[in-house]
Amino acid sequence: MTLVSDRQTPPGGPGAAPQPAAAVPPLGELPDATLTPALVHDLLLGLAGVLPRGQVLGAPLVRRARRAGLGGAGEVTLVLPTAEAAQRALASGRLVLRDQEHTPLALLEELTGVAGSDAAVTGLPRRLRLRESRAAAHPEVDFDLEGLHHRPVLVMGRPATNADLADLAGWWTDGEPPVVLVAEQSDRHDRVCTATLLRLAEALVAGMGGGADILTVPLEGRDGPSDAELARRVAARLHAVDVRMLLDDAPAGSADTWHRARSSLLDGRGEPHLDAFPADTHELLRAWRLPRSRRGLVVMFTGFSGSGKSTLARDVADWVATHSSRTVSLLDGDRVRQLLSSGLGFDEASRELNVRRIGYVAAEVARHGGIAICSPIAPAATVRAEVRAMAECVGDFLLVHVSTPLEECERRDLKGLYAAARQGTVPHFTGISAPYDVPVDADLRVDTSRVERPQAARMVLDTLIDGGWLSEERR
Ligand SMILES: Nc1ncnc2c1ncn2[C@@H]1O[C@H](COP(=O)(O)OS(=O)(=O)O)[C@@H](OP(=O)(O)O)[C@H]1O
Ligand SMILES: Nc1ncnc2c1ncn2[C@@H]1O[C@H](COP(=O)(O)OP(=O)(O)O)[C@@H](O)[C@H]1O
Repeated sequence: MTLVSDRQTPPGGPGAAPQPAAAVPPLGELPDATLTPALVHDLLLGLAGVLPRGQVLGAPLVRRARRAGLGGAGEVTLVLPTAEAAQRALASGRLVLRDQEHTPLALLEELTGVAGSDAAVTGLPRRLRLRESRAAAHPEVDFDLEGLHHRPVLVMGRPATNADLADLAGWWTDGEPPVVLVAEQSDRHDRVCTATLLRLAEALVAGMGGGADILTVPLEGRDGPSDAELARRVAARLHAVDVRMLLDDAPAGSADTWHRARSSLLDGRGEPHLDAFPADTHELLRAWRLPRSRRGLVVMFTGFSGSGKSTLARDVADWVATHSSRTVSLLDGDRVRQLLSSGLGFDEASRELNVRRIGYVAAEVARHGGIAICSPIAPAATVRAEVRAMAECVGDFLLVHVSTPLEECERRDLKGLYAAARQGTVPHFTGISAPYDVPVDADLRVDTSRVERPQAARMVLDTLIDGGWLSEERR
């Protein structure tokens, strides 16, 4: 990969003449840190001069680092996962900051440790740029405000209503063409995805006669300044001659109109309320959240070993495959453990990874409009919530708690594992020697010690039919 770099703060201070960029050492040989999407946003905004230069990435350290006078003169302070990671970085003097897809974003140089913390380092950031633009896949990597100054700016964090367009009509016509800043959306199910927002921005610009530059800005997914405040800072950085914002909460009237439309789209039953939106955007908005009958769905059965998860999952998947036109993928527990998660054990970290992997694959199925059915024990509420969030970004999620009591599961003891767990020969056994968080967010509970197998499957299918994910015709 060919890289060029530019130093953000000239050596000798902000006023000094810029020095030629030093050669970038082979990045693969340097220690690195992977930033969460929120920290990537912070870093890029900092490098673009939108956030104050002194940046402290990693919330727990912010106050202590500020008190210690860190975070000035263009430094970036970062908390690493372990003290060993910090030691490695300090020994090398450099640290590559990467996004979650491993793309190098910046190099921290002249590293020093942070007093009072054995895991934090501070250094001067040097932005790394991919020579070949990957803008389509990684718009945020190319976030750059060069050449866009002294223009009107429109910030777009939600779809424009007809009223918004009427307000913008006069504003658009004279002088320099505007810069449209599309807010890069974090993974929240009620936020329109960035790809859709970009297409909405293109439609809006085309409707106004074209000519505007469209740029994504990483506003979201961070603590601290609100979207509006960050957008104002970006606009100030651009010396914008005028700023208009279409945000989730502004202007109030149109924002309310959007909230109503969004609720109807998310609900997915009946016609969405799109009358107040330009006709040429209806299709895009409908595609953002398809009606439930065509929308992807992840059904997760959770419960103790032997509670009946796999049996129910199979029964439901068979019925859907034979009685409806929807595609269904059963992520069978044994197959998952043999293939997707082969080699993983039953300690807490392995289970988390196992359930996360299942959730990821299931969400991919849902992204493409399918129904994914999975049945891991999934003992941790936090990880189940992660899977819910992943699924709800692209479709819907239904959690079925197979709430068969532990005593009944142990009585069934299909594989002899409970007996072995009681004897201590199988460690970390859920319900015996490992925890299970009883779901408080279950969409349905089925206790198979009280409900016969056909009725148990029926309860789930009725939920799918009543919820609109399956058509009723063939009940
Ligand atoms: N220590 C321990 N605890 C719980 N379960 C154990 C353990 N060791 C092996 N098994 C067998 O593995 C099955 C559970 O795997 P999962 O992938 O569903 O578990 S988890 O979601 O990762 O917690 C589970 O199968 P099911 O009975 O189908 O649930 C068990 O048979
Ligand atoms: N109403 C019911 N629904 C599902 N399984 C039931 C029911 N009643 C008894 N069982 C039995 O309980 C066992 C559950 O096993 P399984 O589905 O593999 O559970 P899990 O996947 O939760 O470990 C099976 O032997 C199944 O026949």
